[in-house]
Amino acid sequence: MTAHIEHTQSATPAPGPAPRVDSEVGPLRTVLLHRPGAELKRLTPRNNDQLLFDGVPWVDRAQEEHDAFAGVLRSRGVEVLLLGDELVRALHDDRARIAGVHSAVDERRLGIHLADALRSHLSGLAPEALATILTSGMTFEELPAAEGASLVRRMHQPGDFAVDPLPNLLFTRDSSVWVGDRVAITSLAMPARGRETALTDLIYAYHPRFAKTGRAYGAHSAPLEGGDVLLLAPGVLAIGVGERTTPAGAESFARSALADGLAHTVLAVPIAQQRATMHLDTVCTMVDRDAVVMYPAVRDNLFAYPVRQDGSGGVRVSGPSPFLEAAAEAMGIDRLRVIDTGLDAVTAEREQWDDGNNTLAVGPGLVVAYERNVETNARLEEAGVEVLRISGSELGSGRGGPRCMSCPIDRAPLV
Ligand SMILES: NC(=[NH2+])NCCC[C@H](N)C(=O)O
Repeated sequence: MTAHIEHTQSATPAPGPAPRVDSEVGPLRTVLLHRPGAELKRLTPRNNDQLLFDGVPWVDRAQEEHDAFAGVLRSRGVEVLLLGDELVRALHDDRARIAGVHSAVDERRLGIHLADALRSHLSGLAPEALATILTSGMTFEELPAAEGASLVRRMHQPGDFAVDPLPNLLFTRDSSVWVGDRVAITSLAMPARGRETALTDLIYAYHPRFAKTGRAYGAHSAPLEGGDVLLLAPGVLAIGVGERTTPAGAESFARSALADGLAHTVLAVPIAQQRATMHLDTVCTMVDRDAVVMYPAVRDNLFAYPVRQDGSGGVRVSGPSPFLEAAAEAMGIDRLRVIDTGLDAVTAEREQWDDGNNTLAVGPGLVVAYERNVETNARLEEAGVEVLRISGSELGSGRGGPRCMSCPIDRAPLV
């Protein structure tokens, strides 16, 4: 588990309005994406399951698809930040380089001797070269020529990883999440993704653009992933609890968001603990102020435990109640519309698997979606939602759609 970088908030307010995210659908102004790179080239049929990909993507095509995704967002006036570039920028700070090197070198794997040699090698690298290793890892074969003999090195296969690659960095949704004007560094559940948050942590700590950004959630270690966090309305959060976010993660996040005044209600929503529904956003995303697109198979059996402050410093848990009712009540609306995809069970299951329910709202009633989910997209359009289609034949092999691949940093308020 990575220790969070201690972050001291400056008393001086940032010039201009600070970025903030209060909803899922407020007009998107700034978003963090990650253009996939050499880390995807590390995937093989032997390691793809462990690295959470369902196949071996064609990397050049994945990059083209991602460039098109970023292009669609830019064409709608969204500022796109790329994690790789922002990482390099942050690594210009010596403290960021120390934190990055510390996170990448695993003494349990390398032993003290080789770990020391690798640390001193990485510490001497320029920000660009270090960023490449932090994201795409390093094999034993690629290690610099070490002083003296290393049994560890001799006994490993040349292609074994001395530093693991992070192919799931593509899914920026999961490794940090903004609530109001604060950012929470999450705690990722799967071993293949654990180190991603060391990178988001150092970006938000040392990138000059984020020097004034406060933190939410603090140094909690209970698993919480951004794909499980939905900002249903200002002050109303839903948190999926399933394969990734645990009950402890949901409770810690709820307590800290309520105590910090970032929310008045947090809905903890149990979801099936399986790969197809690894996050709440694989079955439900918001497409308008009062509307969601939802996998029909869960529509009537999702429920929620509403968590609120009890008025004396603690929290009160109520429910369980049907999710759609609990959400509407917390949001202060009569009902939360569900775009009825009206699909037969097999088509619905296929399109859910291909992230049909995982849309990214660019504004109310305007979403980015994978083009392959023909039926779901048609139903969204029939319901009056504008759909910006992108192709995801290669991107989708990591099992994530437009919402998973984006971390909103700034959205205009809903009026
Ligand atoms: N927010 C999301 N649904 N993210 C999808 C993440 C996919 C990634 N391969 C994983 O298994 O972790």
